[in-house]
Amino acid sequence: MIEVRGLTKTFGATKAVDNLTFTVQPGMVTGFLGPNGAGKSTTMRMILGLDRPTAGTALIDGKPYRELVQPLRTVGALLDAKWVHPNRSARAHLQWMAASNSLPKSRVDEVLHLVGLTEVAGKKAGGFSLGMSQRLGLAATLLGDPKVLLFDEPVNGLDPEGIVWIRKFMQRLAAEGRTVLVSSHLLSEMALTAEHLVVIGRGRLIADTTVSEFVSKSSESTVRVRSPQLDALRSALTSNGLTVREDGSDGQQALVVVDSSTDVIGAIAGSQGITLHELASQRGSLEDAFMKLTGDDVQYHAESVDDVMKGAL
Ligand SMILES: Nc1ncnc2c1ncn2[C@@H]1O[C@H](COP(=O)(O)OP(=O)(O)OP(=O)(O)O)[C@@H](O)[C@H]1O
Repeated sequence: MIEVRGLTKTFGATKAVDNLTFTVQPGMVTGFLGPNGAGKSTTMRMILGLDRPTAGTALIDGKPYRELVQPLRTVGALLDAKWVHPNRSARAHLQWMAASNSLPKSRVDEVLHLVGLTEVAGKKAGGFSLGMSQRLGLAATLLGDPKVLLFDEPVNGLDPEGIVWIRKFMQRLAAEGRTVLVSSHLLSEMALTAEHLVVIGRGRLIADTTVSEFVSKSSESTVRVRSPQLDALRSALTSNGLTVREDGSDGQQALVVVDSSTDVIGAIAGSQGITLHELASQRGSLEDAFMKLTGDDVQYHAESVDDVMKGAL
């Protein structure tokens, strides 16, 4: 279990992490979600004792990282996969890690097998693809068979096959009863990977909830409706107190009704004898929902991109 209480980190004038409190439970994948610069990496670094908190605490199984007797047997972390010695083989890299942490040498071949790298174990890690490097990084985190695992953006830059592999692997680790915290800036990816979500923006906690609750609460539910009697339909809906928007996004004139249901709209149209050609409920995309929720907390807004572009022209 990971317990974060009132965790705060300032770098000069920047409050990277602002009074964060949350708990990560074992037995499920917890997604640590936030836009770029939200403070995910800084939080993870503090949990791992790599950065000192300005205030607050981060405990792993009840202790701060620095008080763990055998850290690699308690917690494994994958922060940056490309830090291996390029001329060392995958096996030699892991053997060096095992030896320097008093872990049995026999564990090296076990973890290589777990991540599917047995066949390339003798090859130089410097020539590995990003996907293979990520697997080697995973193997290293598993050397001490830790109960707690932290992964910082583990699927960044991977091809779809690599993403699915990592996702399933993390789910398997959680199913074994481990505590798994994985950071990402993509809600769509987390929706497929995690069961629970801790969402942050500008260092502050935005949500601590199940994935399904976050998705259903945050995404707008609307109904799209088309009719050859659009004007009559619009006035029937608005006179029943519904909020209606025009929608011609796919070249067909339609109405979008906010916070209603197909049942209600169908009944209103029916009572007025209005013909419908389409009546469909729709949900906003996950990323739309996420952007809406973290909108005020996104550090780099579109405007700043425009400014950069102006500067470049
Ligand atoms: N060592 C540092 N010195 C100064 N500022 C820092 C340092 N580390 C992080 N920051 C700042 O703290 C804020 C949070 O950064 P952090 O890397 O934790 O965010 P993140 O959510 O992990 O984002 P990303 O996905 O882009 O890495 C940012 O404003 C960043 O510029």
